[in-house]
Amino acid sequence: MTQHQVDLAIIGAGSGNTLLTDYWDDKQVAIAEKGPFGGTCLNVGCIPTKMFVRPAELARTPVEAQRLNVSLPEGSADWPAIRDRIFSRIDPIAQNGYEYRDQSPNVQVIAEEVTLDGTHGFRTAQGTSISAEQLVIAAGSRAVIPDIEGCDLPGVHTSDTVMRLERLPERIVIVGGGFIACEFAAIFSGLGSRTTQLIRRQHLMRHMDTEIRDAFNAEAPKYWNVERNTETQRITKNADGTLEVHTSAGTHTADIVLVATGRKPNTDLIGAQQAGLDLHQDGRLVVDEYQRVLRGGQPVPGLYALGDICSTEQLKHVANYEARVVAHNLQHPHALRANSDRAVPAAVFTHPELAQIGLTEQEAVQCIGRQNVSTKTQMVGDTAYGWALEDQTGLFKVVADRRDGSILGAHVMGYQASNLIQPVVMAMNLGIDAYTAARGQYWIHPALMEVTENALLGLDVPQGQDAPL
Ligand SMILES: Cc1cc2nc3c(=O)[nH]c(=O)nc-3n(C[C@H](O)[C@H](O)[C@H](O)COP(=O)(O)OP(=O)(O)OC[C@H]3O[C@@H](n4cnc5c(N)ncnc54)[C@H](O)[C@@H]3O)c2cc1C
Ligand SMILES: NC(=O)c1ccc[n+]([C@@H]2O[C@H](COP(=O)([O-])OP(=O)(O)OC[C@H]3O[C@@H](n4cnc5c(N)ncnc54)[C@H](O)[C@@H]3O)[C@@H](O)[C@H]2O)c1
Repeated sequence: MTQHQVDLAIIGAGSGNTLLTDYWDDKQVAIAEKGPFGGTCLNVGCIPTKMFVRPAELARTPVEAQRLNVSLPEGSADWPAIRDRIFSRIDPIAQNGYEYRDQSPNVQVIAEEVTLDGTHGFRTAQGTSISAEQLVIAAGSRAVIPDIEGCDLPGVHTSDTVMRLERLPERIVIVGGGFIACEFAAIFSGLGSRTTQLIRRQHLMRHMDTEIRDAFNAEAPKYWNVERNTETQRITKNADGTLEVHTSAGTHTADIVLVATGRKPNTDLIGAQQAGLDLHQDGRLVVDEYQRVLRGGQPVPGLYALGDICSTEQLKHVANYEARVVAHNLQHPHALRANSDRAVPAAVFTHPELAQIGLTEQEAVQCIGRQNVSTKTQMVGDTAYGWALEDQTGLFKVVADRRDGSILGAHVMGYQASNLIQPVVMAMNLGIDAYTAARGQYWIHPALMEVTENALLGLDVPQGQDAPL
C-alpha cells in the first residue's frame, strides 16, 4: 500500500482536467483517470461525432444540389479513411494530455479506476491510496445498456465503439429516439447505410417544443426509416453473422445495432453510496449551488463535483462551466461563487439540425398563462438567405413574455440551427428583451441570421419608450 497526501485530488480527466490552472503549480495534485485523457467529449462524444457529421452532410449534397440545378456525382463515403482521419487527430490529443500531466512534477497521474475512500480520498485496486485537502469528483457518465436480450452480442454497439467500426455497415438498426440516436441516424444514413431507428413512442426528440418536434418528425423519415411505437424485444445472430432485431412490430436484419438509450452517472463506479454521499433517484450526486457534494443533506467542505456525474444536463458546455465554478471555489474557499441559473442551450447535430434554449411554448403557457405568452415562428424560407437556399422546412420559433418582452425560449430546426440560436442565448443570458435584441444592433443583410432577427421582430411585445429604432 502506497499512501500520498495531496492538496487537490480529482477523479476524471474530462472537464476535471481543466481545473489545473497555474494556481496549482506549486501544490501537490493527484488526478485519476481510468480511460483516455479528455474524457467522453474528446474521445467518444462531441468531437468525433461532429467530425462524422460533416462528411455525412457532404455525402448527402448531390440530392440537395439537384434542387438548385447543380448535378454532382453521387457521394460515396470512404469509411476507413474518414474514421482514421478522425481518430488520428483525436488519439494523439488524448495521449499528449496524459503525458503533459504525467510529466508535470507536482501532478501524480493515476491511470486506474479508483473508488472513494471516505470523502477526501480515493484508492486503487493496486493499493495506491490518496488523501486530499480538497477532492473533486468529475467521473462522468456511461451508456445505459437496455435490458434487451442479445445486447451483449458482437455487433451490438454503443456510441463508445460504433465510430471505430471496421467498415460502414450496409444496414444499421438504432434503438432510441434521443440525442445520440438521432445524431447517429443522420450520420449513418448520410454516409450511405440503410438506417432504421426504433422508438418506443410516437416521437423522436419527444421533449422538444412540439412544433419543432413535429417538424423534425416529419423530416427525419425522408432520410432514414423511423419505426414508431415499437418495443425492441431481443436481438439474435443469424448463421451469416448478421443480426436480427425482433420488435413488437416484426423483425429487422442488420449488420450492426447501435443502442442509444440514455447515459447514467458513474456514481456506482466510484462507490459514492458506500462513502455516504447523497444521491438523486437517477444516481447523480447531489450538489449545492457551489457544486459542493452533500452528505446527509449537508455540504461536505472541500468536496466538489461537476459535469455528468451531478448535472441534470449532460452537456459539455455545462460540465466546463461547472468546472470554472469549482476552480474558483477550490481557490477561494471563503468566497465561494454560486452556479448560475441561466438557461442552458443545446443542439442536436442531426439532419436537419435542431437547437433549443429555455421554455417550450407549452412550458411557458403553464408558467405564466396563455394570455401572457407571445410566440413567433419564422420560416427560414421566408427570409432572403432562406430564399437563396430554397429552404422549405427550416423554422425558428421564439417564445417571450408578452408583458415585458423578456425572451423565455427559442427552438430551431434547420441548416445551422446551432449557430442561429446563439444571439437569443446571448440575449437571454444577458437579460436583453426581444425588441432590443432585434433592433439594438445591425444584422448583416442578407445573411441567414436574419431568420433570428425576424423571429424576434415578429413577437407581440412592448418596444419601450427609449427603444432603438
Ligand atoms: C456520443 C456523444 C456525443 C455527445 N455530443 C455532445 C455535444 O455535441 N455537445 C455537448 O455539449 N455534449 C455532448 N455530449 C455529452 C458530453 O460529452 C458530456 O456531457 C461531457 O463530456 C461530460 O463531461 P464530464 O467531465 O462530466 O465527464 P467525462 O468527460 O465522461 O469524464 C469523466 C472521466 O472520468 C473517468 N472515470 C470515471 N470513473 C472513474 C473511476 N472510478 N476512476 C478513474 N476514472 C474514472 C472516465 O474514464 C472519464 O474519462 C455527447 C456525449 C456522447 C456520449
Ligand atoms: N449534441 C449534443 O449536445 C449531444 C449529443 C449526444 C449526447 N448528448 C448528451 O448525452 C445524453 C445521452 O444521450 P442519449 O441519446 O443516450 O439519451 P437521451 O436521453 O437523449 O435519449 C434516450 C432515448 O432512449 C430511449 N430509451 C430509453 N430506454 C429504452 C429502452 N429500453 N428501449 C428503447 N428505447 C429506450 C428514450 O425513450 C430516449 O428516446 C443526452 O441526454 C445529452 O445530454 C448531447
